[in-house]
Amino acid sequence: MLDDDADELPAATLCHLVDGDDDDQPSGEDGRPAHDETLLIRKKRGVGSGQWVGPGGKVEPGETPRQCVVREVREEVGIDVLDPEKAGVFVYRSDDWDAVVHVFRATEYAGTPEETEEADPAWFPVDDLPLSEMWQTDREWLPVVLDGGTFRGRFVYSDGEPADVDVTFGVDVRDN
Ligand SMILES: COc1nc(N)nc2c1ncn2[C@H]1C[C@H](O)[C@@H](COP(=O)(O)OP(=O)(O)OP(=O)(O)O)O1
Repeated sequence: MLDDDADELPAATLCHLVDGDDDDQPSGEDGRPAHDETLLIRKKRGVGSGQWVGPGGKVEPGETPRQCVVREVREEVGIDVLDPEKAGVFVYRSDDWDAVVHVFRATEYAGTPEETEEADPAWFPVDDLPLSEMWQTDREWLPVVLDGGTFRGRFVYSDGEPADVDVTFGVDVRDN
């Protein structure tokens, strides 16, 4: 499923945080969403800027994807993700950048998401995502990840549009 040279590609991460405190309070009154919402960012710069995406970024030398996703979420929205769990991995190929992207799901965090110079965060109901303002291929796998599933994929983009999409669900993605 992943390309033969996936291990040689630059690595990046995404975090999909799911929260819901089940106390029937409207979203925001206690600083936490009411039921099954996920944190997205309106990205201000970098790959995918202007779109709604999960927080994340490029893995730095000497860093594991899990260490990267914790650092990137802290840098982008000022919270500490406590339980990132690998939920997927995909190869992204485009006209100007190729990468292997490690996707994490998390449910525990400390702090309150805040706007930074990199990102503007907002909570969305998991069944009402802003899909028209997200990467087109997110609609293939994000609902599955938010529901606790796993996937492996290969997404080739040309001129900003998906040109070749291949996804497998229910795979073992445990590693780093
Ligand atoms: C289909 O392809 C993609 N889909 C989604 N949902 N996200 C993607 C895709 N390809 C790349 N990404 C994500 C993965 C990373 O979170 C970012 C790329 O990293 P970024 O440019 O944000 O890197 P930083 O280290 O944060 O930024 P600087 O380079 O500005 O330091 O895109």
